[in-house]
Amino acid sequence: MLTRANTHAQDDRPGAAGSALLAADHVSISFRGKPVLETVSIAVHEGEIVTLIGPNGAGKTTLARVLLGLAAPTSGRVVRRPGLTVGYVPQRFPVERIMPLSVRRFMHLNTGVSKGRALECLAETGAAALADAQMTDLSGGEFQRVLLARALARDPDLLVLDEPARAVDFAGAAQLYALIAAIRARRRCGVLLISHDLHVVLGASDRVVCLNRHICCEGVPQHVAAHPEYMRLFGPEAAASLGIYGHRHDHTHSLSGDVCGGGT
Ligand SMILES: Nc1ncnc2c1ncn2[C@@H]1O[C@H](COP(=O)(O)OP(=O)(O)OP(=O)(O)O)[C@@H](O)[C@H]1O
Repeated sequence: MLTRANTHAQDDRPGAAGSALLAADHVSISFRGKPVLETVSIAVHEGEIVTLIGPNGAGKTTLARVLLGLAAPTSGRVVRRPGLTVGYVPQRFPVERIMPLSVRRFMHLNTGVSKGRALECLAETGAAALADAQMTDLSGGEFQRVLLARALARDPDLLVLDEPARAVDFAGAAQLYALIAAIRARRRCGVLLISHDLHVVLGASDRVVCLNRHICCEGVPQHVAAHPEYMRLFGPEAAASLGIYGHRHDHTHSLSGDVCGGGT
């Protein structure tokens, strides 16, 4: 059954904030008076891949930044497990084009990671052969694998990956998500993914949260893919490759996220 995520803080099921690595509890944030997130609750647990989807400007990156403590919510709170180590790969990672910077050096830059550990993590993401390449020469997919290796070098309990398959073709995206799933299986870390690659990513996720300023729907991928709000946001073809699941929802809203009436 689909649930509204803002019931999480009160319930005691596995999705609840209490047992989470990291959780937002009724978080809202506005920028210059414009609401970007409204009473959003979300939790990520050990060993699960949670994927955040939603249209451009829905507040996905903002939610990740609030969860990571990089932006302060206007109201609500963020709860993190004590001692939690997070590996974060932001959506944009500018590399200075003028200064030469090898992958090997990039792995050590501000991380304190040993040479051996850096190479191990590059090997884990299939990027060992790139150690001596220049960062500016990498393809989109290679760049993402190096960023992932750098995040893994912290030995994180939780990976937060903001559009890791950006600038990667369809086959490359599928490989990247398979790699993320393999890393999760091996390390048992939690993963919070932000993605627009609906077809590929839904299949690779344990739980999908559809955000459009507030949480529209969430659940296992097949449930979300058949949700009226999901179809409204992404079109029925986005759900076509996944199982169809019928249920009712308590409201509808415009593409800007405003609640505008009774549900289906
Ligand atoms: N620091 C900020 N100051 C002002 N507005 C901001 C700030 N950060 C984000 N916003 C605004 O908040 C809204 C949500 O942005 P956000 O980047 O979280 O969306 P998103 O869902 O990640 O979008 P996309 O899919 O395009 O990456 C946007 O309208 C954006 O302009």
